[in-house]
Amino acid sequence: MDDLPLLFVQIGHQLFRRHETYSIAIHALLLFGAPLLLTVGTASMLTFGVLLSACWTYLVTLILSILLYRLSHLHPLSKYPGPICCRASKLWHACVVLKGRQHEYLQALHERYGDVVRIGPNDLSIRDASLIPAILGASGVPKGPNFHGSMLTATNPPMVGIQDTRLHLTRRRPWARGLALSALKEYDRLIGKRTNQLVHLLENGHGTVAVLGEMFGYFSYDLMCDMAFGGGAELMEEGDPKKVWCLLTEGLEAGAFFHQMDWLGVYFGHIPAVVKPLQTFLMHGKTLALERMQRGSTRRDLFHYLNEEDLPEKTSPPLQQLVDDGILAIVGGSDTTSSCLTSVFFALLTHPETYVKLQAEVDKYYPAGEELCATKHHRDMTYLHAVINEALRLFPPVMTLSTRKVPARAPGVHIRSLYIPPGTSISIPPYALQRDPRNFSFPSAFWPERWLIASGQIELEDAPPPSAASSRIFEFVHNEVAFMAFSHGPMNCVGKGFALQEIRTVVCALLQRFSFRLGEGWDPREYEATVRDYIVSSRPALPVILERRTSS
Ligand code: HEM
Repeated sequence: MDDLPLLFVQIGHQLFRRHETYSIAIHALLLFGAPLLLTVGTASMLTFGVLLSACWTYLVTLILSILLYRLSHLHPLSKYPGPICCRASKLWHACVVLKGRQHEYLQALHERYGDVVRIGPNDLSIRDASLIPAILGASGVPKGPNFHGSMLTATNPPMVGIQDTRLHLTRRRPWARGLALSALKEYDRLIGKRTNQLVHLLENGHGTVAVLGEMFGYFSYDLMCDMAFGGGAELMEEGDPKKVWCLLTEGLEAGAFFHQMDWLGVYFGHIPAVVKPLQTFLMHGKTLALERMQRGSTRRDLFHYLNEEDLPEKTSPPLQQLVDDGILAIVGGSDTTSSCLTSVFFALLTHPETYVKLQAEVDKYYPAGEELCATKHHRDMTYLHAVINEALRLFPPVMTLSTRKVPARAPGVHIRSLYIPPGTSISIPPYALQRDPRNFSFPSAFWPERWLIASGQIELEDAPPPSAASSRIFEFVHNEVAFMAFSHGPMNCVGKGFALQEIRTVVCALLQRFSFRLGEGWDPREYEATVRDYIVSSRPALPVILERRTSS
C-alpha cells in the first residue's frame, strides 16, 4: 500500500513518455487525476489542504522521476553527449533560443561535444554533413512537431510543419505548382514593379543615409503580399503604421521559443493576451487571406495555386489551411530574402575587391539603358551567383532550422553507426555546418571565388585567396552537401527559385543605379554581433550612403 503513490507516479511518467498529446484535459488528468484518486481512496479525512498536499507531493515526485530517468543510463539517448541542463529539460534550450544566439550556441556545443550532441531530453543536433542525405533525403525522417508550437495550434499546422510525410507531400503539390519555373515567369512582373519602386525610393534619398536592412524588409514584405495574396501591403510607401513588420519580428521571437516547447505554445494559444504580437500577426495573415478570397482570382498569385484555382475540378481547401499557408509564404519568404539581401550588401561593402568585380559584371550585362529588371542575363552572371551563395553560406537566413522527428510509435532509425530511437527530434544547423572547416576552407571568410573554383570555372591558382589566408598553399575543401541554406531533399525550401530570382533582380538593379558605401561611424563588427536567430534570422539595420551613378 505504501508503494501505491510511487506506482501511480511511474504509471503517470510512462503514459507521458509514450503517448504524446496536446490535450489539456489529458495532461490535467495525468497530473491531478492520479493524486486526487489516490487521496480520495486512502485519506481518512478529506480537506482542501490534504488534496493540495497530495497533488504537490505527486507532482514533485513525478518531476524527480522524469529528471532521474532523463539523466540516467536508462534513457535511449544516454550515450550521446550534451550539457546536463539540456539533457534534463528542453526549457534550457528554449531559453537560449530567446536570446537569439542559438546558432552560436549550437556551434559551440558541437565544437565541445562532437558532431552529435544531445540538446534536449529527446533532441539531437547533428553536424555531420555525410548524414544529411539519409536524414533529409527522400526516405529520410519526417518533420518535427515544432510548428504546432510556433503557430500556437494543436491541429492543422502550416505545410512546413506537417509531420505525416505523405500528407506533407500532398500539401506541397500546389506550392510546387505555384513556384515552378513556369509560374515564376508570372512573378517577374511583380518583382520588377517592386524593384522599380525600391529604386525610386532610394533615388529620393540620394546622398543621405539609407537603412538598407529596413528597406529590404519592407520591400520583401510588400512583394510577398503581392505574390502570395495579390497585394495587401504598402510598407515601402506608407511605412509601418500598423506595425505589421514589428509584429512579425516580435512574433517570431515568441514563435522561436515555442518552436522548442511545442506543447507550451499550444497551451499559450488558449491565452491570446500572453502572446499578443504573435496572435496579432496571425490575425493579420487571416485578414489578408479573407480579403484575397473576397477579391477572387484576378491574376495567378500563389493563392491561385494554394486555393487550387488552377484545377477547377478540385474544391477549395478549408479557409484555415489557406490562412496558415498564406502566413507561411509571408514569413518564409519575406524575412529570409531581406536577410540575404542585407548580407549580400554588407559583404560587398566590407570586401571592396568583391564589390568591384561584381560591379563590373553588372555593368557588362546591365549597361546604362538596359532594362533594370530583365532576368534574361541572370543565367550568365556567374560571379553574381557566387556572391549570393557565399552570403547564404556565411550568413544563412535560416541558421538552425530543418527539424525532423522519428515518430514515437515508429521503429528507430539506423544511419551507419548512429541509432536514433523513436521519439527523437533531430536538428541540422546550417550555420554550424557551413562554418565547419571540414566542409569549407577558410569557413569564416567571405570568399565568393570558392564557388567558381568548385564548379571548375576558375583554377585555384588563379583565384586570389581570402584575406584570412596566411599562405597560398592550402587544401581546397568545398563540400556542397553541407550547403544547407535552402535545406535538402523533398521537404526543402520550395521557394528557392523565387527567392533567388528576387535577390538577383534587386542586386543587379541597385548596383546598376547606385554606388554604396557604409554609413559613417557604423562599426561593421556590429553586423554579426547583432544578428538574432528567431527561426529566421533578423539582420542589423545596415546604414549606407548611396549615390546615383552618373552612367546609369
Ligand atoms: C533566401 C531566401 C530563403 C531561404 C534561405 C529559405 C530557407 C528555407 C529553409 C531552410 C527551409 C526549411 C526546409 C526544411 O524543413 O528542411 C524552408 C522551407 C520553406 N520555405 Fe524557404 N527560404 C527562402 C525563401 C523562401 C521564399 C521566397 C518562399 C516562398 C515563396 C519560401 C517558402 C518556403 C516554404 C513554403 C517552406 C516549407 C517547405 C516544406 O516544408 O516542404 N521560402 N526555407
